Amino acid sequence: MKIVVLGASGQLGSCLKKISAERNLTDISFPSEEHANILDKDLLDKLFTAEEPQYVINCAAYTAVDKAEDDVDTCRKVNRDGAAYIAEVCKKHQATLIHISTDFVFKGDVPKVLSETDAAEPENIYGLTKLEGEAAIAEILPEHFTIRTSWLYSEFGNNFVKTMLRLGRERDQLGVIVDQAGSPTYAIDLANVILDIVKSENKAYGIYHYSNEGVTSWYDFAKAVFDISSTQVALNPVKTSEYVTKAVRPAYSVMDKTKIKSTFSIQIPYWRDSLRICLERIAAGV
Ligand SMILES: NC(=O)C1=CN([C@@H]2O[C@H](COP(=O)(O)OP(=O)(O)OC[C@H]3O[C@@H](n4cnc5c(N)ncnc54)[C@H](OP(=O)(O)O)[C@@H]3O)[C@@H](O)[C@H]2O)C=CC1
Ligand SMILES: Cc1cn([C@H]2C[C@H](O)[C@@H](COP(=O)(O)OP(=O)(O)O[C@H]3O[C@@H](C)C(=O)[C@@H](O)[C@H]3O)O2)c(=O)[nH]c1=O
Repeated sequence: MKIVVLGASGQLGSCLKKISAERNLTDISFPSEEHANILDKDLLDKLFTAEEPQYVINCAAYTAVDKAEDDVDTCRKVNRDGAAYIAEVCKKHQATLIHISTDFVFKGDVPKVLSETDAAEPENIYGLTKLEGEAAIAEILPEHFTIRTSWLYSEFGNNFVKTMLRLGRERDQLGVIVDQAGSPTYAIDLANVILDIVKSENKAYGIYHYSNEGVTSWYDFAKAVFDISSTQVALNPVKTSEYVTKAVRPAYSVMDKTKIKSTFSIQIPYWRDSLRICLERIAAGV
C-alpha cells in the first residue's frame, strides 16, 4: 500500500513518520515542502506520477490561528485552495485522500457534544478556511476521509503542551483560560488511527471526528501538564474576556467520536493517560 504524506515536516507529519517507522512501514514517503508544495498542482502531479500513491495523507495546513485573522489570503490559499488541488490530483491518480480538519469549524457556543452532521459555523478565519477546504474536497473527490481533530499536541513542533512547559520554566505566574472546553489529542494517537484506517482499506468515506477521550479546559489541561511534569508555577484561571486574542475560539468544541470508533473498531485513550506518555517522552528526549 503506497502512501504519500503531505505537510510531512509539521507536527502530525512528524508523528506519522515516527509511527510508520515503529510499524516497519516502508511504502510511505514524506516529501519535503520543496518537493510537495500543495499550492503547486503541477508539482503534486509530478510527485504522484512518480510515487503512484494509493493513499495521500494531507497534514499540510496554515495553523497560526491568531495570525490568520490578519493574513486571510494566505490562510485561505493553503487551507482551501491547497486542499482542492490535492483532491484534484488525487482524483487524476485514483488515490484516496485522508485530510485533517479541526474542531474550530464549530461555533461552539452551546455545551453540546458535536457530531459529524451538526452544522459547522466557524468563528475565526482559520476555522472558516478549514471548512472551505473540507467542502472543496467533498465536491471534487468522493474517495476521501476528512478527520476533524482538536487541541493537537506531541513531542514535535509547536503546541500548547510545549508552550506551557516553556512558560512554566520562564515565569512564576501564568494565566490560562478556564471557560473554553474541548478534548486534547495526542498527535501520536491520531497518527496511529490514520494508519489503521489505511490498513483497514475500509471505503466508508466521509467526515469523522477524532480526539482523545474526555473533556477539559485549557486551564485544567495546563494544570495537568504542570502536575505531571512537577513544574512549580502559580497557575491562575482566567476568563476568555480577560485574555484578549485576535481570533475568537469556541467556548465548547467537544466532538462525538462514536462514528470513527464503530466504523474502524478502534479504542481511544483518555486524554490524561496520553498526556502522561507524551510528557515522559519529552522529558526523556525521545
Ligand atoms: N495543531 C492543532 O492543534 C490542530 C491541528 N489540526 C489540523 O491538523 C493538521 C496537522 O496540524 P499540525 O501538524 O499540528 O500543523 P503544523 O503547523 O505543525 O504542520 C503543518 C505543516 O504544513 C506545512 N505547510 C504549510 N503550507 C504548505 C504548503 N503550501 N505546502 C506544503 N506544506 C505546507 C507547514 O510548513 P511551514 O511550517 O513551513 O509553514 C507545516 O510543516 C492540519 O490540517 C491542522 O489544521 C486540527 C486540530 C488541531
Ligand atoms: C499561551 C496561552 C494560551 N492561552 C489560551 C489561548 C487559547 O484560548 C488557548 C490555546 O491557545 P494556543 O494558541 O496554544 O492554541 P490554538 O492555536 O488556539 O489551538 C488550536 O489550534 C488550531 C490549529 C486547532 O485546530 C485547534 O483545535 C486548537 O488546537 O489557550 C492562555 O489562556 N494562556 C496562555 O498563556
